[in-house]
Amino acid sequence: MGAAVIDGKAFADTLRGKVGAAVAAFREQTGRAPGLAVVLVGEDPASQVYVRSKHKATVAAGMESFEHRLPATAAQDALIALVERLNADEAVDGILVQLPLPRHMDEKAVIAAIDPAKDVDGFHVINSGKLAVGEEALVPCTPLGCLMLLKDRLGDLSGLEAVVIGRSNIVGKPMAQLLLQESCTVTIAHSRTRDLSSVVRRGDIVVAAVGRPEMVKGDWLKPGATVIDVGINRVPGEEGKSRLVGDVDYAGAAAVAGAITPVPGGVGPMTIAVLLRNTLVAASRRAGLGAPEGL
Ligand SMILES: Nc1nc(=O)c2c([nH]1)NC[C@@H]1CN(c3ccc(C(=O)N[C@@H](CCC(=O)O)C(=O)O)cc3)C=[N+]21
Ligand SMILES: [Mg+2]
Repeated sequence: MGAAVIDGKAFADTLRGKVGAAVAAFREQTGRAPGLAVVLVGEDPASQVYVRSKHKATVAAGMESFEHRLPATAAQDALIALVERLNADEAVDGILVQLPLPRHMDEKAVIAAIDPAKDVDGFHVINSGKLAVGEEALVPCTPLGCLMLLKDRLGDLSGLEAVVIGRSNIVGKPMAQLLLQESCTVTIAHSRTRDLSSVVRRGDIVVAAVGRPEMVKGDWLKPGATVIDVGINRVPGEEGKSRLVGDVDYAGAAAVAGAITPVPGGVGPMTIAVLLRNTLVAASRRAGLGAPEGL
């Protein structure tokens, strides 16, 4: 086990502290708290846990948290009407509609209804377009959190080979855009990639976001590579309990990599910390204060 462990939990705690201080300054300047609205449709137990931890983190950072719940049977029009009310609500700076949505809803149509200035997930096409052309955007939380960990670990990323495994709009594609902006040579690999292990072995940086438990093996890696594991897979553990594993075979990878994020305690906590950061950024821009410094 030669690899350094990248402590995402500790980094996220520090970031949350910085956001909290910036929130206090925002409140001084504007006389109000930044507000985050989270919308949960249905009763998926995992989603309920995430929404609860987002609520707690939002309040702990000194922001206002507005929770809205709709039944799984709600009509898409009712959800879009709620989003439009939140768009018009001056107390709401950020809107997050928890995904996945029930099957009868069109996620694209719902995301398109969110005011891009309040789109703290960075999922609206206006924000993905701005990211792609290098304009100031709200950037998806998970890939931005991964980039923060990489820059903290490696400093300047310029010229490094980065392999992103996974091409989702939520992680893989925005991750590739961010790494390209840092002047990495970026490869996006996915389920149809031929000879995936040889592609992965090019990576000085490997970001795994495939959603397949422990798929990336240690002997796929270039020795010394920095490995960011975005996967959060619940698999059967001992005594009928479940345990969380990433998309990377941790023990195998840790023997070869230079540094690696654990699961849990790696990327997951960063996602929530960056959500708070994005909410503060959205609030500052909406209040005409410009971007907060050092975040
Ligand atoms: N519109 C939307 N935005 C999201 O950002 C979004 C979403 N929908 N749907 C679900 C996924 C998942 N997600 C996580 C956030 C934090 C952890 C996290 O904090 N994980 C901890 C603990 C996990 C545990 O113990 O269950 C860890 O990895 O250490 C994980 C996953 C945000 N998501
Ligand atoms: Mg994929």
